[in-house]
Amino acid sequence: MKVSKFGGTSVATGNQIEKLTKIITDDPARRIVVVSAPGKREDDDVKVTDMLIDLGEKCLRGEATETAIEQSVERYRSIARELGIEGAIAEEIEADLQTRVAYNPADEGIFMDQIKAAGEDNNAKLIAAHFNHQGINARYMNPRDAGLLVEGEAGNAHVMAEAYEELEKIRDYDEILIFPGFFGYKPDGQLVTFPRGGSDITGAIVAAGVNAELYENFTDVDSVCVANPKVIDNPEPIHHMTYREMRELSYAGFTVFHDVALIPAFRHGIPVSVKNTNHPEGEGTLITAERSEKHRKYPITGIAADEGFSIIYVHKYLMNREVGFGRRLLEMVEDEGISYEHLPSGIDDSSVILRTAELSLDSENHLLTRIQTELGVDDAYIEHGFAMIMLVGEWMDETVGIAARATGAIADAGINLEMINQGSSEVSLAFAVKERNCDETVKAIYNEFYAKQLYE
Ligand SMILES: Nc1ncnc2c1ncn2[C@@H]1O[C@H](COP(=O)(O)OP(=O)(O)O)[C@@H](O)[C@H]1O
Ligand SMILES: N[C@@H](CC(=O)OP(=O)(O)O)C(=O)O
Repeated sequence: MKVSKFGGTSVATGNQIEKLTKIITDDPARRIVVVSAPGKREDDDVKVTDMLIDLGEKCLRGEATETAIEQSVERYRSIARELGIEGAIAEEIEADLQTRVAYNPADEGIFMDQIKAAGEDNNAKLIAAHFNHQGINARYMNPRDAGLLVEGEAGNAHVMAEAYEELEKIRDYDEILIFPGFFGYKPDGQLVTFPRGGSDITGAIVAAGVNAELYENFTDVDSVCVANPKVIDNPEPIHHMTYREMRELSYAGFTVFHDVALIPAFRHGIPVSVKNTNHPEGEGTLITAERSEKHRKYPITGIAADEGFSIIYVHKYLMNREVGFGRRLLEMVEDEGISYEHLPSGIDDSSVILRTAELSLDSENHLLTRIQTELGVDDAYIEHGFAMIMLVGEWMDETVGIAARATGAIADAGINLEMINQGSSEVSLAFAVKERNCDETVKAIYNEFYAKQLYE
């Protein structure tokens, strides 16, 4: 049995859903289809999830919602029209949105999750209706009925261990199941969504629960590439990689697959395949636990980049001799409810690298004041506007000179390096540069390792 997840671009139009239908019916092992909400049809289009967030925010501000509801319903109506199933489906979706808008929980996050989940939920119903219209034995599967149990706060659901046992039962359906991605239910029946991009997570959880032979992730690129195709023209494809490589790369900026989605796949040993809905016969990318000698061509597997980082610089003479300094510094970061990304340090200096979105003006001021007064430092300040570039590869630790080649390439491009951090696992090497230099740094490193010279 295979679980096949289709991302937003793969379900954005009737034409895309017809491609999905053919992919599913071409292989009888494809029994469970996890779907996202309709995504972008072209670059400047708006995803249904973003329309729904706008709708939810309007409700919370007490503004009129008719236009926003109609805008979302119209997206589904045009898809249904293309599929020749216009009938009642648009009215049902409109009624569903009206019910969600009228929901009035005490918590705004819970309200927003109800609204956001409508994107995937209604799309799954629409696609199930299309399958039935085509004479395919299929049904919509509600995550509550399937037992997709989660915990955690609004917008940040975590799967519960019990969910896997519950989900095993959905193996037994005769019909192909159309399962909405992006949300689950707490044991008390409360709906909670995963973080943005979380339909990948649903797919991986369902694949693990039913012990699928393969979790297929259909998207709009032929494979995961060495670097973001929006930055590098025609980057090399990666045909095979390990869970560890993919997790590091997706966490560091490869948006093609959600980093959290790797965890259920890895723990349950489910191979993951990334494929293109528009070109399903292509080789794609296979992700498994073992590194593959056959695919060993370059010393690094991928180069990811992400913007939006801040650095807290702390300087104190004889810091290295002060027992507990690092712990106390990190405790202050923890007290603000912030998780940090990197912690490079020298004898008299420490830097804490974190995502700027984790900071508020208040927490930033509070943190700096505490560092200055309670740690008695000589200097402490925060700078914003950094990008992190991450080189990842299982073979890196066996290859001499990776850091030297990468820093050389960055220097030759005239880019100032703000920080280097060799991951303790030795499968990753991180660099911080100013955001304005992000793309140029990726290009310089890509050219050094991919355009210039093969590994062997
Ligand atoms: N290294 C990479 N390889 C392939 N695609 C990447 C990479 N980094 C970023 N992307 C982007 O990820 C996009 C696919 O992810 P996403 O938009 O979340 O798809 P979906 O809507 O199918 O879930 C691609 O269109 C591409 O722009
Ligand atoms: N629709 C949700 C969840 C998701 O995974 O979407 P996509 O498959 O389009 O990345 C979002 O936009 O966040």
